[in-house]
Amino acid sequence: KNFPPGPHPIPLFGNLLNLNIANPLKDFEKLAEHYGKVYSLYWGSRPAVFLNGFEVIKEALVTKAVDFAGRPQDFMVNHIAENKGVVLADYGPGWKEHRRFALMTLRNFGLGKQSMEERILGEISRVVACLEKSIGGTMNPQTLFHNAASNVISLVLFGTRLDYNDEVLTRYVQLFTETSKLINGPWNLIYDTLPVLKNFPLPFKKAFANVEKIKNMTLNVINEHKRTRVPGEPRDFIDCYLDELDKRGNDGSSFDEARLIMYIVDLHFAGTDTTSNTLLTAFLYLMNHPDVQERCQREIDDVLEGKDHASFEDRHNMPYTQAAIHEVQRVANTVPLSVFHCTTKDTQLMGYNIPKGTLVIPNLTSVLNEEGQWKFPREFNPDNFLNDQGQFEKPEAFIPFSIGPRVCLGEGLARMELLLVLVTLLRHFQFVWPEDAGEPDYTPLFGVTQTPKPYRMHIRLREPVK
Ligand code: HEM
Repeated sequence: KNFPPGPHPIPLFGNLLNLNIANPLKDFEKLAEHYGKVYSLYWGSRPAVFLNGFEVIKEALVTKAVDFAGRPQDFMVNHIAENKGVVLADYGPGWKEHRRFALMTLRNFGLGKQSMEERILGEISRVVACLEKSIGGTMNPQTLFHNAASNVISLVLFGTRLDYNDEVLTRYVQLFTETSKLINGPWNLIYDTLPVLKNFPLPFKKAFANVEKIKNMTLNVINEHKRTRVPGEPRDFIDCYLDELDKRGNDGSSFDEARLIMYIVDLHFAGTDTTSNTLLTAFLYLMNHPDVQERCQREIDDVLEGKDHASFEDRHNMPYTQAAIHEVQRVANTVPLSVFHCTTKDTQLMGYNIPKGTLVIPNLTSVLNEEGQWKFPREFNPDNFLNDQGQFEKPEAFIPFSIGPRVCLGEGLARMELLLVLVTLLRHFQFVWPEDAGEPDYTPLFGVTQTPKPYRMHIRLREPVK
């Protein structure tokens, strides 16, 4: 009763046949124009409530935070994650304890012997060395950015990075990319819509097999840590968790070794795919907006004059570059529908009743290009983040990491990575859209995380690395 309105579903398929499954974002926008900012849509046999626009999403995820902080539990991705990680774990003590632990440990490693910034800069120097080999030519940066992002989060989780030609790194990145495609593709929807098919040997089985492989690789690393660790002297995230297990013993908490594997897989995956796809979007836009690229480069040259490398603090003196990076994140819209939420109790939103256990989809896309929130909602323009005095200013509607208690827990790390990578690469190289590449296609490949269509970039040297 008084459930948000929406199109009429048909049995079994719900409203899925009304949508362009390859990229339903435009359909979602039209439905909001027709039914209003809170509407319902049947995702197979499940009613889902879509939240559109900043005001609605804030009301749900911030004002009524706990009511909307759950995660649905019977989708393909949940069967893969077995409720053991953190990203898809339902609201409750297990999620809370693991979220808190991850935030605290990420923060402490930022302050440890080698700071997070040093780790990221170390990785960037390898990226620079790799790009130098392509000076004068063109290259597709996809694998390089995935490798680099995987290494940054690996340094935190495992205490080590891998060479770009290392088989294990290649395997991780290949399994992540392939699994992400499977999760984003139609087989995922078929699995969720027709659960009777789940035991058939259909392509979605590959996603399960891949995650098993990633889990086994992660288990090897954990076992190696158990052999070589010195209790009380953690080298990385895994050691911190093992110390925590020693401390807690059998205290009935949610910490256990079986959970550690999926927890690490979750953080590794979440930290790799998102950051690298945002970087890919950045270069696609910067190559095709050379005025923006050059203005960033002039600012970066001024601020870094005489310095060996950039630091995260430098962002305060780089309003235009900061604005350009935020604008990249706004148009990249890397996680367009956030991660799906679920109500934890019967609740109300904008006058509608939403029962406990309802699937809730915060449409972040609807905020990142919402009329009235941005000076130029439909174009790539760093002025969206600059005030009249040319100072950097972040509108409230900038929510690519979502908001509320489930807000991305890697936001700090991601922001530091994006800034340091972009500033360093723009300082040393000029990126040019190849003459024979035709018109750029900005429409991303839709998915839980969106990625630009593959492209090549032409690289010229600006300033040799000292
Ligand atoms: C540009 C990069 C990134 C973007 C755009 C992004 C975006 C997001 C979004 C939209 C969510 C869903 C929040 C919600 O459910 O309301 C999320 C969750 C999450 N992200 Fe990120 N993320 C990025 C990078 C990272 C990194 C580097 C890590 C690694 C530590 C990470 C770890 C997580 C985790 C663990 C969650 C689940 C939080 C929870 O359920 O409590 N993310 N992220």
